[in-house]
Parts: sequence; C-alpha cells; structure tokens
Amino acid sequence: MHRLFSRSCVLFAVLAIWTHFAFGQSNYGFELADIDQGRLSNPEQSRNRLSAIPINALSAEEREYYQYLNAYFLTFDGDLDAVIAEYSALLEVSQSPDIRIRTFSSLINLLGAKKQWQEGFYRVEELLALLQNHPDSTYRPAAYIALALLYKQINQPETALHFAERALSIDNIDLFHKCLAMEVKLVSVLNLDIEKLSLSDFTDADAVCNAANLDYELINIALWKIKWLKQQARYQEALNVLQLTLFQAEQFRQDSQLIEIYNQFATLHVALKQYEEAQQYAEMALSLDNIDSFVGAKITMFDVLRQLAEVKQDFEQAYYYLNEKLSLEKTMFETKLANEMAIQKAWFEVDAKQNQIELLDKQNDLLKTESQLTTEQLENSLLALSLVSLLLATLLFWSYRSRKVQAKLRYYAHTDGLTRIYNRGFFTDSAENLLSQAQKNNNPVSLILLDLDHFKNINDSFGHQVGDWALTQVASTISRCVGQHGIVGRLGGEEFGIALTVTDSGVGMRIAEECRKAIDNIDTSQSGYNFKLTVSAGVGCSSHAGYKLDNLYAAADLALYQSKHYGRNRVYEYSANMSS
Ligand SMILES: Nc1nc2c(ncn2[C@@H]2O[C@H](COP(=O)(O)OP(=O)(O)OP(=O)(O)O)[C@@H](O)[C@H]2O)c(=O)[nH]1
Repeated sequence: MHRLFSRSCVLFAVLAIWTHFAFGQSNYGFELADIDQGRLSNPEQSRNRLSAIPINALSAEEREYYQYLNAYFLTFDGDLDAVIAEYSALLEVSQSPDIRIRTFSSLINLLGAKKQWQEGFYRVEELLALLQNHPDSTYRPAAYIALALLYKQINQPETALHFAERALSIDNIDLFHKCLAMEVKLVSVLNLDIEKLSLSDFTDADAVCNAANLDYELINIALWKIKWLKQQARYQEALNVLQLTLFQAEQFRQDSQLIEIYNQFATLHVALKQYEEAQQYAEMALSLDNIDSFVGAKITMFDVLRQLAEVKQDFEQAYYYLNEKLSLEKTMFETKLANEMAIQKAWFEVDAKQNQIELLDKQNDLLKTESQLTTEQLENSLLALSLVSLLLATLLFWSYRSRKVQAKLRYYAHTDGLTRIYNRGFFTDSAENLLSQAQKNNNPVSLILLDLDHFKNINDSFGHQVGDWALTQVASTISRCVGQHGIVGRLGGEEFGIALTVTDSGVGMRIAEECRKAIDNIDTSQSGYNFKLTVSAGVGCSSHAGYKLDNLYAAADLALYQSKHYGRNRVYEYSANMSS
C-alpha cells in the first residue's frame, strides 16, 4: 500500500512537471483556453471563471492571454474607451504574435465603433504587417473579419469584399468567422453590383450562420435578402421572408433589427399598396424607444407616412412629413459628410505620416549610404596607408639590406677572406692615410713586416688546411699584440704588415718583438700537429725612412731580409747602414 502510494506520488509529480513544461509553466493554461472557448456561448460564466484565476500564478505568456480575455469581457460593461486602453496597453507588452493579432483585431473593431479613424488606420497597418510575418496564425480569420468590417463601416465595399474573401479562402475557417465573412461579402456585393448576387448566395450564408447558431447574423442576412428581392420588385417574396424574420427578431429583440424589419414591412406594404398595414408598421417603428438613434430608418418612415398622407390627399400632413424628412436628411447628410471628412482626414494624416516615415527611411538610407561611403573612404584610406606603410617597410628593409650588403661588400673589399684582417689593398690605403696624418702632425710612425718562417714546410708536411690554420692564428695573435696602436693587414701569402701610429722606433721594435714572441708561443697542437711556428720581422721607422709608404716598406723589407738571413724568428730594425 505504501509502495503504491509513493509510486502514485512520483507519477503525479512527473505529470505535473510535464504539464508545466508542455502548457506554459502553470496549470491555468488549460483553464484560460477553456474560458476562451466558452466566451461567446456563455460570456458571463466565462468572465467569472477568469476573475477567479490568480494573476500572480500565471506565466508571462498566460498573463498576456489573461489580459486579452479580461479586456474582451470588459467590452460587456460598455465603456469602450476603457477597453481600447486595455487593448492598447496589452499591445505595448505582448510578445505573442497570436495575442497581438487578436488584440489588433478587437481593437480595430472598437476604434471603428468609436470612429477613431486615424488610430484605427494605424492599427490596420500594424495588423497587416503582423499578418504578413505570421501567415500561418490561427487567428487570421478574425483579423480579416475585423478589417472587412472596418472597411464596410467606412463605405469601402471593394476593400471590405477583399478581406472577406481572404477570410473565406482560409481552408479551416471556423463557422463563426465564416458566417461573418459571408455576411460582409453579401453586403459588399449588394453595394457594388447587385446583379452579381443570386439566391444561392443568401441560402449558403444562411446555412453557415444557422450552423454557427448566430441569430443576429441570420436576421441580417434575411434583411439583405429582402432588400435584394425588393430591388427586383419581388415584393411578395420579400414580404414572406420578412414574416419569418419578424418571428426570429421578436424572440431575439435587437432594436436595430426590429426597426429595420418594421421599416421593411412599411415600405413593402406601400409598394403592394397595402396602406393600412404600411401605416401600422411605420407607427410601430416610430414608437420604438430609441428610434432617434436610427435616423436613416426614421427618414424612411417619414417618407412612408408622407406617401400615405398623399394617398389620403392630406397634403398638409404630407407636407409636415416631408419637412420632417428633409430636416432629418439634412442632419444625416451633415453627419455623414462630417464622418466622411473625418475618415478622409484620418487617411490623409496616416498617409502623411507614412510619407514622413518613408521620407525618414529614405533619409536614413541616404545617411547609411553616406556612412557606407565614409566607411569605404576610410577603408580606402586605410588600404592606401597600409600600402604606403608596406612600401615604406619594404624600402626600409631594402635599404637596410642594401646597407648590410654594402657593409658586407665593403667588409669583403677591405678584409682578407682567410685571416679576417685588412687585405693588402685596404691596408695600403689605410697606411697611407695614417702616414700623411702623422706627417702633418709630425709624429713618428713605424711599419713592421712579418713573414712566417719555412711556411712551405708546414704546408708540405701537414697539408694546406693546417697552413691556413697557422695563418689565422698568426693574424689574430698579431692583431692582439697591436691592439689600438695601429693597423694590421695581410700583405700576401704568409706576409703580414703593421702600421703603428705615433710610434718611435723603440716602440716599433718592442711591439714587433712582442708579436714574434707571441707567435713563437702559439700552441700548434690545437691543429692536430706539433710543429714550430715562428715569424721573422723587419721594422722601418719614419725617422729613418721618411713618411712615404714605399720607402718605409722597402726599409722594413730590408730589415726583414736581415732577420731571415740571420737565422729567422727574430726582429731587425732598418738603419741607414743596412745594406740590401
Ligand atoms: N696554406 C697556405 N699556404 C700559402 C698561402 N699563400 C701562400 N702559401 C704558401 O706559402 C709558401 C711560401 O713559401 P716560401 O715563399 O718558399 O717561403 P717559406 O717556405 O716560408 O720560407 P721562408 O720565407 O724563406 O722562411 C708557399 O708554399 C705557398 O704555397 C695560403 O693562403 N695558404
């Protein structure tokens, strides 16, 4: 028992959750739909059921539904302005297309009833736009009917007919809306081209409205049929239909329809020359409480009474009725004119507003184009800027690269490829500059020539590569020894030159000796072989040989020769008594 209870609880919870999600968050979704269903057949009970629903328990969507139904029931209280305000407020917040379509439809009907044309026409535009975006809404019939009725009311039968036919073209249109659409269609065709109507049009509409159980519309259709028969002078047939309609109307008791029925009776009896009956119905109509609200009917009745007075030869009375009729016609004409003007003004204002909106749209488009143009210009400028930047970067890059290449070329032009010290050409140029500068400043300078001893043997014994290694070692050792005191170059093969700045002969000899010693100390085992690496050097000094490079070179060379001659691995300085 306990297990059964818990299972039921679980099932109930699952069902509740499912219902919650399937029907919009609360259980009132069903209730609202049910109230909606019964709103036409039992408005009072439906209204009471609606007022019993706690608004706070509703989801946002249900609240919109509630608001719509609440406004609908408010119509029965008669304060149409309040209902218009409710519908307008709902349109401000409503998100649901269906609720919006229904609200627009109801609002348009009310605005028509209140003759608030301008607002009505705006709402028509909004409703049409909404219908275009939601062509599958189930509430299209109601929307088309609302539009058809409004256009019928403002005496535009073509447009009324168009919307009635749109409604009738919907496959699954319900009987209620089908009946209304058929009625509007009948009236519109009756006003446009009576010849186009046949008896079957009335019979069909009658069948649909009968099935829909719509008494008011049934009486209306009968009244239109009577008019149609009358226009064809089928008075007796019209009278027969009228007899049946009177019976229906007396049960239903709608003043407007009763007045119209008495009216028709009176005119038909006049046509059939049944004056007494005509008089009776005309007086019955005029005696109805609110006959003054139906000016058209009153005019017809005064006309009937005028004809009857004329028949009786009572011209005074006939004149009275004629006057009454004319004065009412004048009032009705003025009212009609004012109404027409109000409608035209509303159209004009809606049109003007529409034009203004179109103008604004065009201005907007213009602004958009302008901004697009500006954007494009900006984009073009940015593109141009990017291209220029790219070009500049490329140029910079190329200039950098060419500078690098130039520097490299310069380097290669100046440098000995193997030993990385100045080559002969650059050494010679640099040495000449150095000498002329020293000469200008009267500073003593020295030129040292160094030549590797028995270098051929190294090449021959250990290979050319070891010979190259030896040359680079000697070059770097000499550069280290000279430091900032001068410049070093490879003059060719295994011969190196040093030009020392601001140096007297003593310093020249000392540096040459340092170089010789350092070279003698090179650890040749790093080459993979052990051999003796020595240089012989000759020093020429400006104080003995002058500042001409050739002379200095010759002096140093002579001294070098001495070094070689006297045993190698030694340094000699040129002196004037040194013989070549
Ligand atoms: N490995 C190598 N050898 C070179 C280079 N340039 C010149 N030589 C060699 O240097 C040697 C110079 O030989 P020699 O002129 O006979 O002079 P030496 O053998 O040093 O004898 P002395 O100068 O009289 O002590 C030659 O065998 C050249 O081939 C070079 O760049 N690399």
